[in-house]
Order: sequence, then C-alpha cells, then structure tokens
Amino acid sequence: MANSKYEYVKGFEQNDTLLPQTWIVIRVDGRAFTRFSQVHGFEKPNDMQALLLMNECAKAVLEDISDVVFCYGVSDEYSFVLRRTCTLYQRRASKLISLVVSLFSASYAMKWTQFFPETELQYAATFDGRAVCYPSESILRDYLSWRQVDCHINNQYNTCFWKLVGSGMSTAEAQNTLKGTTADVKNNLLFEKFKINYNNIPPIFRKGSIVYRKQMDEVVKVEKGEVIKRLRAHIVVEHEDIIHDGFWTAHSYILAVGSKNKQQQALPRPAKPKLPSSLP
Ligand SMILES: Nc1nc2c(ncn2[C@@H]2O[C@H](COP(=O)(O)OP(=O)(O)OP(=O)(O)O)[C@@H](O)[C@H]2O)c(=O)[nH]1
Ligand SMILES: [Mg+2]
Ligand SMILES: [Mg+2]
Repeated sequence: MANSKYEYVKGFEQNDTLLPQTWIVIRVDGRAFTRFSQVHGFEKPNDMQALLLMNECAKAVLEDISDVVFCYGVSDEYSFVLRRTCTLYQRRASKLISLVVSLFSASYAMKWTQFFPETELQYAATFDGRAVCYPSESILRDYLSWRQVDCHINNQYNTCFWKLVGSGMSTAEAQNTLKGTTADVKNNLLFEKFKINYNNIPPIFRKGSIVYRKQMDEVVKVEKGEVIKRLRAHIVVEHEDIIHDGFWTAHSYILAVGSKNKQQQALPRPAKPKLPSSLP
C-alpha cells in the first residue's frame, strides 16, 4: 500500500535509543514535594507513612517491569535499575521513562488512602523522570552509593535542624548553628542536647529503602524424611547498606547477567484484574 503524503512527519522524531549493554537507571523525583508534603501534613523531617507509600509504588514498578532488578528510594525519589540486556521498547528513553513515571504516579494515587486513611489527597502527586546509562557494575554501584550517602547527609542534617527548631530556635538560628559542622559534631549535638543516638534512628530514615527480588531457600516438601528445598524469589523491601561490598557479595545474583530466567520463573505472575461479568 502506498504511504500517505503525511508520513514524512515521522522523519521529525528523534532517536533516543539508550546505549546498548549498559545499566539503565531511571530516577523519578516528586515534583514540588516541599509544597506537597506541607499541604498533606507530612511529619518532619521524615514521615514514615509517606516513605512506606513510596516503597509500595516502587514494588508496583518492580512487579510490572521484569527488567527492573533493583530499586533504591529516599525522600521523594526512587531509582530503578534495569538490567543491561534490557530490550524493552528497543531501549527508547522516552518510552521507558514515561512507563516508569506513569506507573509510579498512578500507584501513588491508587495507594494513597491505604497509607493516609485520615488525609484526603488534595491534588495528584506528580513525578519527573530521567534515564542515565552506566557502562559498568562498578559505576552503577557508585551511583547507588552516591544516593545513599546523600540520604545519610540530608537525614543527619534534617534531624538536627528540626530538633533545634523543636527546642525553640528559629529556622535561621538552627541553620547558623549547623553551618559548616562535621558529621561528628552533629552526632554529638544530637546525643548531648537531645539524648539521641543517631544509630538508633530507624534505618529507613538513615539508609533509605531498597526493593528487589530476594532469592531464598524454601522447603517445598519432605519426602521419606528428606527435606526438599527450592530457590524462590520474593520481592522484599529492606534498609541495608549498599555502599560496602557485603550486600552485593551476599546477593550477587541481582546484577548477574542471565539471572533473569531463574528470578522470573520463581515469581508468580501479577494477577490480571478481572473485568466485571456485565461487560461485553
Ligand atoms: N516533611 C517531610 N517532607 C518531605 C519528606 N520527604 C520529602 N519531603 C519534602 O520533599 C522535598 C524533596 O526535595 P526536592 O525533590 O529537592 O524538592 P521538591 O520540592 O520536590 O522540588 P523539585 O523536585 O525540584 O520539583 C524535601 O525538601 C522535603 O521538603 C518527609 O518524609 N517529610
Ligand atoms: Mg522533588
Ligand atoms: Mg527529591
């Protein structure tokens, strides 16, 4: 069939294919969450329910997109790592970013009342998104370390800041008190002035959250006194250190090439929503 005279407009589309064989990281970040958190009365500096909601949204993304192998979240942002062999949408950036952002945003609205049953959602939370390719596992890990260090630095500062404000300082006085202080000084301040041991603050605040398919040995049956185990994968949310080698050595399958089949086989497929029987 002859092409229509209008087909030439396709030539204006730009190629946004992401580099092959690289780790793709898609990071979503809440748009104007400084305001969103105020309007919805989030606790300062950390609102547990808000963070748990973010984690549920990340789980929804991981469940839906099999190429996502690891997620890291802090504050109003979440990073999604897609395996380097990912060929979804021929690795087109605009398609991948918009898929993750829309899944995440829609989940946020859908799950809101589950986490904030007493607070009406005043307007839709929106998220921006970007994709960056990392050519090696070591650079990918540096990226994740950067986000976790950021989480730690911000949390330590914010914890001190809001404690000082809570004790009667103005925000300007609190800012001045903390200006140029080292991590040690902040830890001492928390301990001496407020009797808070920084290491006892919930890990979700200090370390952020990770979401991934964890491989676990599961007993499937006992046959003639012999325990039969099988490796199964379950989606988990944890608050581990991902800067040092320990986590990655213990879970080397997460970034291993070719681990897809084992992980996917072990996971139940997400249930398709049932249509009402009255529909044609
Ligand atoms: N009270 C409270 N605020 C939070 C919490 N998590 C995130 N926020 C707010 O969300 C902001 C996130 O920072 P940014 O993403 O840099 O800023 P933003 O206002 O979202 O602006 P853009 O991302 O540029 O659109 C923080 O500065 C806080 O004001 C929380 O648990 N409690
Ligand atoms: Mg933001
Ligand atoms: Mg942010």
